[in-house]
Amino acid sequence: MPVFEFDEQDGFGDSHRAAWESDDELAEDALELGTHCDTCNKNGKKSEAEDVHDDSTDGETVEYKLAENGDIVLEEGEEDIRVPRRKMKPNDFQPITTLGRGSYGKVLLVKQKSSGKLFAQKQLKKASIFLRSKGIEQTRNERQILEEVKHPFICRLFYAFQDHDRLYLILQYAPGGELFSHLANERMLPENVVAFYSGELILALIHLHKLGIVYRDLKPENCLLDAEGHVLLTDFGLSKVAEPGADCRSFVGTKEYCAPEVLLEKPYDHAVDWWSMGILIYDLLVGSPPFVGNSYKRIVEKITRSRPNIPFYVSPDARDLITKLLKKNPKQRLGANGRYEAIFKHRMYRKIDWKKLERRELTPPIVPCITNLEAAENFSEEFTKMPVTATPIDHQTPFTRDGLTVTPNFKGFTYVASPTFLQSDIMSGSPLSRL
Ligand SMILES: Nc1ncnc2c1ncn2[C@@H]1O[C@H](COP(=O)(O)OP(=O)(O)OP(=O)(O)O)[C@@H](O)[C@H]1O
Repeated sequence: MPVFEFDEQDGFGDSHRAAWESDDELAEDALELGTHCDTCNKNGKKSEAEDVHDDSTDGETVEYKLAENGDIVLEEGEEDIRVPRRKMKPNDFQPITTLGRGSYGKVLLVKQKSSGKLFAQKQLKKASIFLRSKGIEQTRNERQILEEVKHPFICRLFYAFQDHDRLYLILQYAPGGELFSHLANERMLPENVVAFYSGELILALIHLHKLGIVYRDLKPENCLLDAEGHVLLTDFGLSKVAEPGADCRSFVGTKEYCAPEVLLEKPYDHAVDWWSMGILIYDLLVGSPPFVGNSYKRIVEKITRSRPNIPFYVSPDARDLITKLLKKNPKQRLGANGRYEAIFKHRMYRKIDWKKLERRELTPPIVPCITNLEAAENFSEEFTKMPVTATPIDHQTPFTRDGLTVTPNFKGFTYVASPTFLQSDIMSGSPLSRL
C-alpha cells in the first residue's frame, strides 16, 4: 500500500508538536471532565468470567523469565515468545454473541479458545463482496489499513484470515458500544463533552491523514467506545490511501455526513474528513445532523447549497468551529492541507490538553456500564438476542458468477499482528483485562 508522510512544514510534524509544547496556558487549564456511568452506577465491575489467564499456546511449550509480580520479563527488542506467530482459523474462536451487522456480513463477539481473550470478529461474505465489483478492493483496503494503523483511538486489527465462504477480521473489542447509542440516551451533549470526543477523533483522523489515508466514512456508527469510555474509530471499508496530488473520485459515505465535493462528484482529498467532523460535532451538540431531508435529492441540495442552521443555544465558540469546518470550499475548511494547528488552538478546545488527551490521561465523560464483558450490554438487543451458532466449518460450497462456478481466494488477506503487539497494552494492560 503506498504511504507517504506529509511535509513537516505543513503536516503533523514539528508544527503540531510546537502547538502542544508552547501552550502552557492550555496545559494548566486542562479539562477535568466529570465521570458518570450513563446507564447505571455499577462502574466497571470485574466479571469472574473474564478473569482468565490461560497461557496455553495450543500445545506448544515455551519458556520465559518471570518477574516477582508474575509479569513476563522481556529484554529490549525481544519479542514475547509466549505468542507464536501462528495463522488463525475460524475454529480458534468461540462465538459469544452478535454485536452488529454491516453491509457484507455480521460482527460477532468471540473468545479466543487458547487465551480466553475477547475480540470482535467481523465476517465478510465472499459471495457478496465478489458480486459488488468494488468490494474486493474495499476489503483489501480495510485489511491493509487496519494492519498499518496503530493509534490509541483507532480499533486494532489482530488477525485476518479466510475460509472458503468468508473473510474474517479479528478486531479489538469495543465493549462500550456506539458513541451515539449513549447520545440517544442523552439527546444532546454538553460542549465540554463534545470537545472531548471530537478531540479524540481529531487525533485519530490526523494520524490517518499523516499516513496518507482519507477515512471518508466518519459517521456515528463508526465511533465506538472502549471499556473506559475512550473513542475507537472503526470500519475502514471505505478508507482510501491518497497518492500525493491524486484525487479520489468514487462516491462513498453516508449522505448526511458527505462533503459537497463528494456529492457533486468533484475531486476530493483529506478535507472531506474535516467536513464530516463538522457534521459530527453539530450532531453531538444538537441531536441531529444539520442537513436532513426526506429524499436523497433534497439532502444533496441542502449540503451543496444551504448554510447550516445552528440553534441559538450553541455557544459562539462551537458555532465558529462548525462554520469553519462546514465550508463548502474544501480549501477554506479548517484543518485542510494539514493546517491542524488551527484546530488545536480553536477556542472550542481551550480546556483540552492535547498531549494528555492523546496519552488517554483525560477522564472520559461517559463510562460505559459494563458488568460482564461477554454480555455485550452496550449493544442493541436486536443483535445480542440473535442466536449465535459456531462458525460453520469450511464446507466448500462453490458459488457462481455469470453462470461460472468460482472459488475466490483473497490473496494477501491473511494477517497476524506481531507477538510484541499481541502482548502489548491493548491486550494485557487494557481496560478489558482489568475488568
Ligand atoms: N470492534 C468492534 N467492537 C465492537 N463492536 C463492533 C466492532 N466493530 C463493529 N462493531 C459493531 O458492529 C456494527 C457493524 O460494524 P461494521 O464495521 O460491519 O459496520 P458497517 O459500517 O455497516 O460496515 P461496512 O461499512 O463494512 O458495511 C457496528 O455498528 C458496531 O455496532
